[in-house]
Amino acid sequence: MTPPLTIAVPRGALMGDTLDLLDRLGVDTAEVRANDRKLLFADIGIVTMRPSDVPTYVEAGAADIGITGKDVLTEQSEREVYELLDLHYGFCRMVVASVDGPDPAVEALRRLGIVRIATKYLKTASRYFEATGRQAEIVEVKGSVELAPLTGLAEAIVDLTATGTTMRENGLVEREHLFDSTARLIANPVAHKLKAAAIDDLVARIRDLELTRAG
Ligand SMILES: Nc1ncnc2c1ncn2[C@@H]1O[C@H](COP(=O)(O)OP(=O)(O)OP(=O)(O)O)[C@@H](O)[C@H]1O
Ligand SMILES: O=P(O)(O)OC[C@H]1O[C@H](OP(=O)(O)OP(=O)(O)O)[C@H](O)[C@@H]1O
Repeated sequence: MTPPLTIAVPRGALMGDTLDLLDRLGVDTAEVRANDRKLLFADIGIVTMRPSDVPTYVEAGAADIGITGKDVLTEQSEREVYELLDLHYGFCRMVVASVDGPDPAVEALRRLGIVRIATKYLKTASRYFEATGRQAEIVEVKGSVELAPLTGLAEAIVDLTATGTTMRENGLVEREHLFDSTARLIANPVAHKLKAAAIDDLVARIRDLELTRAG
C-alpha cells in the first residue's frame, strides 16, 4: 500500500530523534536505520536529506511534510511552507561568539566601523547586524565555523551552540543570543489542503504523544 504522506527526514543531528518520533507514530524505521547511504524509502514514505534541503523538497511538493530546525527555517524565510508544530527536540541556540577576553568584534567596530562575521547562516547574520545597526562583512564558511576567529578570518561568528563544548574547546565565548531553535514539522501548502485528513491526523497523534509524555 502507498503511504498516505511522503515525509522529508533530516540526516545528521536531528535524525535520531526524528526516527524515534516516527517509530512512536507506528512507522517502522528499521530499514532507514540499517541503510546509511540509501536515501529513498518509498514503502514507508520517507526521504532522507540534509536538514537545509528539507524546505526545498517540501516547498516543491517532492515531500508532503518534513522536519527541520527552526534555524534552517529562519535562514530560508522566503520558502513557502507551513510550519505546523514545534517538536521540542534538537534544542540549540543561535549566538554571536568571539574569542575570550576583550571582544575583538567590539574593537573592530570601534576602530574601523565594520566587523567581519563568519557564518553558515548568511541571511540570519546579515539581518541581525543590520537590525542592530552595525555594519558587518559576512564571510561564508561551510562548517567548523569556530575556526574563523582563531585564524583571523573574522572577528566573530554567528553559529549554533548546544552543549557549549565546541566553543569552549576553541576558547570562544557567547556574546549575544539571537534565538533558540528546535525541530519543526513543516508542510507543503497544497498537500496541506489536498491531504488535510492525513496531515491533521499526524499532527493530532504527535500532540497526543507529547501529552502522554508530559503526563
Ligand atoms: N549541537 C547541536 N545539538 C542539537 N541540534 C543541533 C546541533 N547542531 C545543529 N543542530 C540542529 O540540527 C540541524 C542539523 O545539524 P547538522 O550539523 O546535523 O547538519 P549539517 O550537516 O550542518 O546540515 P546542513 O548542511 O543542512 O546545514 C541544525 O540545523 C540544527 O537545527
Ligand atoms: O555546543 P555544541 O554541543 O558543541 O554544538 C555546537 C556545534 O554543533 C554544530 O556543529 P555541527 O555538528 O552541525 O557541524 P558543522 O561545523 O558542520 O556545522 C554547530 O555548528 C557547532 O559547531
